[in-house]
Amino acid sequence: MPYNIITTLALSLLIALAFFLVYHHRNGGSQIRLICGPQRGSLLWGVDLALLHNYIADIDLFADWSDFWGNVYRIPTVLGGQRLVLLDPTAVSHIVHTHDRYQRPAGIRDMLHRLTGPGLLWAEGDVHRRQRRILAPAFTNQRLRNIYPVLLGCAEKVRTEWARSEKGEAAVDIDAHTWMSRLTLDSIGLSAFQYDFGSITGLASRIANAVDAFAQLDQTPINVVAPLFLHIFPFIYRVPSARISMMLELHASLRGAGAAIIENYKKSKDDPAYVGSARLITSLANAQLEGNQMKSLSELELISTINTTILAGYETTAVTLAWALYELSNNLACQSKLRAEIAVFQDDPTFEQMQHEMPYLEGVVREVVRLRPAFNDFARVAACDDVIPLSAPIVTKDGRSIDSIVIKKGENLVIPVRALNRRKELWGSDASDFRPNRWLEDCSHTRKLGGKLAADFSFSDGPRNCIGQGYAILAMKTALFVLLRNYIVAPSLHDQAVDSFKGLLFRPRSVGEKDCHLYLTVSPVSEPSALPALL
Ligand code: HEM
Repeated sequence: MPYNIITTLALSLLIALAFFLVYHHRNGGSQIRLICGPQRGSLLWGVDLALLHNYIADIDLFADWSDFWGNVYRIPTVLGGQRLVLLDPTAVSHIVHTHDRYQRPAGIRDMLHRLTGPGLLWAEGDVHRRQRRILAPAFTNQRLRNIYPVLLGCAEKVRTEWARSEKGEAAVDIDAHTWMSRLTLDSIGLSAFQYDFGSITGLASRIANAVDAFAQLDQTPINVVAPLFLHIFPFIYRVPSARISMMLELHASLRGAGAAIIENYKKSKDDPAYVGSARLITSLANAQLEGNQMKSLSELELISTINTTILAGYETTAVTLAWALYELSNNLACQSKLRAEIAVFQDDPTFEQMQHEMPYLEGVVREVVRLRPAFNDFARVAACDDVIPLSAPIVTKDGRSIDSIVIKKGENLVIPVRALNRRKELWGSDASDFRPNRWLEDCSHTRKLGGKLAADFSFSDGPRNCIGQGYAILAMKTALFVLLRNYIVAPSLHDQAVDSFKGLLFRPRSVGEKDCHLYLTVSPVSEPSALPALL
């Protein structure tokens, strides 16, 4: 018996010592521990368990905490760790513009490498700069002009399919998320790679299924809790689990698509009907043949770049478009105003008209991007010691006023994008409302406080911002133009509530459905009387 007591005591001491060492190693000498913030409820979980609910329900703890603690605060995390949360515009700008000093945490990079290979999302330093230089020409205004007819064509195909599914009914329920996913996948396939995934017309897509699987992941304790430990144990996604199987399947589906795209390119490039020269795939294939090392891509990088473009562009744009339809379905006045602007054009607008002559459409898209960012927050880890400047001084726990924060290599930071995009001091008391008109008003107040950063942070900023943002905005405007010109969108005939649900990203979901769908009702513009009384 005494033996058991001694063993138990020794084990307890060892565990306590391990906690102490981990805690000391992770926090010793750090200035972050002097920054005020919410209390550590539990040594094991910090506030991370509470943050999980942030991810499941439509609440924003980062915003609530910032109401209390201000634009800079510290949160306690799992196993005695801590993270600095930054909403201060100068600090956020410093992080994203000196991106070599602040990188994605090792666990996230490892996960990205497993999903896409050594592509742009994963790369850092010189490798990132080289890959970005090669990719950038594919996203210029001239390239967008070239691919605009492809985007129009894809949106028209969706309209045709909706018309087919009406079968004489005045109004039908559609799964808006699935349609926006199909539209986005085919648009990226055709416009970037001149490759038709055929998903609008009903071809099953392995990529779409693999992405959807994340929204159907059983919320078992291991699936829910594992991501919390990613910052400490980067290898956690290598432990066999349902989530890792999904990642492997997503990776396999991306690789399969990449191989088919390359095969298609090799087969068709000499065909006069193949206009691939204006497409991303040709720039990439040329870079692979490039003799100059600074401009060349290896074969593995070529396929990783294709994978990265699909992964980064597909679900982000599809989810944002689904949110746009959801917001418009609940805001008939906005929808009518948008339709009035669209109705000015008897024919399809030219590229210039689409880009410059529909300010309200632009406002609708920008407002959805602001209110429903595809990424709720960005995690970063300091790659070296640094000093982060602040736009306004803060008071530390020991009563000192500081206007910059000393950061040690390895310390963790988080930029809560959703909270940043909804700051009342920037956007006014209606910051959480969907109000596209704000983009047409004088923004000098917003600009003075946060500049472009505050307006567009959903795409991040600096040398690592979203390279596809011009494409994404154009694709979304084109889709909404075509669909809203022809259809009125309203809440589901079955009156289902909608919440925000985390799959790979946050999606709008009709509550009560087993899988993650967003049901909305569409009726042809000539049949408005068929809509529910609400309208
Ligand atoms: C609404 C749609 C989109 C949103 C909200 C979005 C958002 C973002 C954000 C926030 C980043 C930076 C992530 C970070 O620093 O951790 C990013 C990076 C990136 N995005 Fe997008 N994105 C969208 C659409 C697209 C599209 C359509 C493409 C391509 C066709 C694309 C390609 C990329 C790439 C390649 C990167 C990596 C850039 C780099 O690391 O240098 N994105 N995106």
